[in-house]
Amino acid sequence: MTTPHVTSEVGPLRTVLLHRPGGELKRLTPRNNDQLLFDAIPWVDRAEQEHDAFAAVLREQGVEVLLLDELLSEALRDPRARTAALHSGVDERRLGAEVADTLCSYLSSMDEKTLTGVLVSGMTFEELPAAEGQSLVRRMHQPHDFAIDPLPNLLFTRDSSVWIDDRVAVTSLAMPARIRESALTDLVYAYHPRFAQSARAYGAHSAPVEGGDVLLLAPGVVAVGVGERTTPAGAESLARSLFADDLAHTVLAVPITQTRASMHLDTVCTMVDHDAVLMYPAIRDHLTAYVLRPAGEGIKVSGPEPFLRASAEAMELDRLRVVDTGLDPVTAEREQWEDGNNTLAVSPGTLVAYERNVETNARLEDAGIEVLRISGSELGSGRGGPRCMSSPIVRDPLY
Ligand SMILES: NC(=[NH2+])NCCC[C@H](N)C(=O)O
Repeated sequence: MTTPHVTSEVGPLRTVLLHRPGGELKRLTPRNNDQLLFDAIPWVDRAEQEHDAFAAVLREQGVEVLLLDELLSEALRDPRARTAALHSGVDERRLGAEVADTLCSYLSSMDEKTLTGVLVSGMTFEELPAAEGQSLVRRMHQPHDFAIDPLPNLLFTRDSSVWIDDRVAVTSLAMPARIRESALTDLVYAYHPRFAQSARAYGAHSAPVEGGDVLLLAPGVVAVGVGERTTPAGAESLARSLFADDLAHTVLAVPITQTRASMHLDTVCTMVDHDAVLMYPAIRDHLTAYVLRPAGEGIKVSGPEPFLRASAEAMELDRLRVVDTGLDPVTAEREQWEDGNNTLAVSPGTLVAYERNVETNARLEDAGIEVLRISGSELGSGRGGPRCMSSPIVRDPLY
């Protein structure tokens, strides 16, 4: 077991956090999928198989795969974690005092594994334990309304925590459907014995920052997408805290279009080698970056400058190679939507990608990159690829 440490996007991956999807995906219906940020209703068994295959590819590469629900169950052995879990899961504003009380004592009686299942998959009103007396809340809610919301996007472990150097930042997620994911991830890092020694980055800030927007371009150089999820205030407070902890010397705040297709920076740009990115051609020449550097107690902001130039300069490279997918605009748009750009490097020049993005993968191979293909027909229905579905905990340093 190695100590958590991540200073790049591509250093040999040793330990990664995934979440094997399950019951929470079974909660998705055509009525709630938009709100729960899924574009289709996944075939759950197949999604699980696809996810197992993803984990198997990583293990074959020598990567230790940690599963969030297992860590959470183990963390819940600590009574403080249990209390915090109940606090985050039971919302008295929604349930009223009486149902909230009943639910709390019901959850308190559960073993760790069952409790984890409920925290992740949620609970409907009809699944609540029976109670004496009359409750208006129970009578007026529909049986399938959620008393505890399910967390189908927990699958995308990238977004709720980011290791930067030897510290973990538990992020502040922007969308209501995902806010509670941070609370669960926080329990793991606060109470699981494996992480007892870990220090935090970013602290208890509340301005939204999502891990899909954070790219560790090189040791000390962090790019942060600012768009639908991470806000300017989020990028600024992350930069401030990284500078204060001496975790970065440059932060690039990168404006991205506020659309579903480009919800995070990693939907349009990921690193594939220590000096190379895979980028969506439509934005390649337009992407810009504000350059943030520490200045005394404050921050100096310059730019915006072209993203590629600003990145190369901060990374001390002559230039950043771009894998030019060279696709016609329609194919590029289709493959970008299907997470063609959302690759996970397992070492410099070797990555995991969805097999369906045939053209992008072929171009990567032309550029000398090894592509380990996985199937993602069901996993992709939540709009996330291999990078979104993984949170690296240990990567070997690059140099
Ligand atoms: N890092 C990422 N690109 N994550 C993708 C998250 C997808 C998820 N359904 C959401 O909308 O939040």
